[in-house]
Amino acid sequence: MLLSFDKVSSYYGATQILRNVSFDLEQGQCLCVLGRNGVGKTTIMRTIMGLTDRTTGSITMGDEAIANKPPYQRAGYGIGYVPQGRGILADFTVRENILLGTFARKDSAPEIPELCLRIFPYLRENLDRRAGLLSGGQKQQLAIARALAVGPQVLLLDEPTEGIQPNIVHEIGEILRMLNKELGISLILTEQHIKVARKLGDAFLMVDNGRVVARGPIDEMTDELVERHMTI
Ligand SMILES: Nc1ncnc2c1ncn2[C@@H]1O[C@H](COP(=O)(O)OP(=O)(O)OP(=O)(O)O)[C@@H](O)[C@H]1O
Repeated sequence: MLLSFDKVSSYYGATQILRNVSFDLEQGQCLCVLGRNGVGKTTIMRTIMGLTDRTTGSITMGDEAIANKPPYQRAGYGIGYVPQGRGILADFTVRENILLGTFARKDSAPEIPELCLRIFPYLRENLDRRAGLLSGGQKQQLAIARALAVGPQVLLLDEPTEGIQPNIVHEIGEILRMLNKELGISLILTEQHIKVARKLGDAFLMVDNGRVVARGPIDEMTDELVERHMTI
């Protein structure tokens, strides 16, 4: 197993957000985390990275228990994070934003990995451009490139298609599929577009009110489940 949660609870201050969440991510798998707004999907991602105030339960990456590791060490275990809203530094160049990802590497190679530029030709051609000038879709490419610069075994992507033009949603989906199916990088994806989830996902985790309410292979995610836990 690549990444596992065993009875994980997570808190902001005294407020409990995640309640006894357990799941396993297999090597090479794409796991889609689904649910309505505010149920705790982002908190699952932030808990993996150590960005909530307190967690209980166990989180393992490979053979390592990481629940007590500080956030800055977790990327070093092979976890790349594309946060909701992307977290691009607008006043930094494309090159500088990608290089930020390399700082988390255990080998701390201060070079942009070839892969990041190969899959995003626009970034290769605009390395010295100020990141704030990029479009939404280009910023999302940059956020994915920065996460890939970590050299991850697993990529966490929080709503990667949010706020992106419909024609680019497909493009981002194709890139994620390539990273997953061709390069074997495991993915944990939160997604509002159920179509994207069905296309990319191998397995799903349905979250409601901080708990896992359904799980299974993606083809067991019925319309009835989606209706019950995702429509308002
Ligand atoms: N920093 C914080 N401090 C306190 N409460 C928070 C914090 N961040 C989120 N919450 C609360 O935690 C709950 C879960 O939020 P979370 O962002 O994980 O949900 P989500 O499923 O990702 O929703 P969305 O799709 O809207 O991002 C919400 O009730 C939210 O108000």
